[in-house]
Amino acid sequence: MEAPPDNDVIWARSLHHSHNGSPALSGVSVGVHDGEILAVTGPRGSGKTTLLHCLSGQLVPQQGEVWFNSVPVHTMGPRLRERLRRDKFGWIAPEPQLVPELNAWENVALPLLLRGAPHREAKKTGLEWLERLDIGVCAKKRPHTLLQGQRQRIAVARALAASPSVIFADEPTAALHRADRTHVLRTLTSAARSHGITVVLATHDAEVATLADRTVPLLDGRPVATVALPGVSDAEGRAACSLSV
Ligand SMILES: Nc1ncnc2c1ncn2[C@@H]1O[C@H](COP(=O)(O)OP(=O)(O)OP(=O)(O)O)[C@@H](O)[C@H]1O
Repeated sequence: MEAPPDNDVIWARSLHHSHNGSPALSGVSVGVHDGEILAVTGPRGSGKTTLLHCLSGQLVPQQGEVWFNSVPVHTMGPRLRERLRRDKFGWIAPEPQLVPELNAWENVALPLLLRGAPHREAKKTGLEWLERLDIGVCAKKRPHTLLQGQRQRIAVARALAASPSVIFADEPTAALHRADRTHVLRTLTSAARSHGITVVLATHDAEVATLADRTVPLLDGRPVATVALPGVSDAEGRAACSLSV
């Protein structure tokens, strides 16, 4: 087995996966550097979600390798992968997946509580992140009383609050209005940068991908090419997203 490069927090080699015989990934290799924001782009059905599921250990690829910080994920059993996801990864889905019985701060604090953080500390962190995402006033409200944009901000706050190594965001703003979309994305990327969190962001929206450091375009489950952002230096890209979160 070839060892992954030291500076890649996530490294995957030659991933192949089919859903019920229909190929979704056909030989995708990708490395994600520590602290990087990587956009996985492509039209609907190009394999973005399947790739994120494989990289985050939700799905074991039928062929190929996935490594996290030089530890093989593809050979882990379900329990170890579940623990890895709980302790090291955050996940933001296209639709906010919140616990309906819990209020906003409880939803945000949930990953911390599951890791055994003291209740008081988890609540403080949850409330702080809701404030940063401009939804502090919603802290005690249940998800069904909130707007879609507010619910998605809670999902973003939940992913960030746990200080994961990597956040996987699958079309995180697909269900939002334009104004909400920009705010949520800029908050996610700037908070990730300032907290050193690596982000793997799946999107079919070229505008969303401009917030990333690098893009991996997929087409029919295959990588097309890897490109750096044209004309935007690393410093400029980071400065463009510098919100105080
Ligand atoms: N659970 C599943 N069962 C059967 N086929 C699936 C399943 N999930 C994905 N596929 C198929 O695998 C291919 C890749 O899908 P995937 O969702 O990974 O792509 P995507 O780029 O994320 O698309 P989208 O933007 O529509 O979510 C598509 O042809 C899709 O129809």
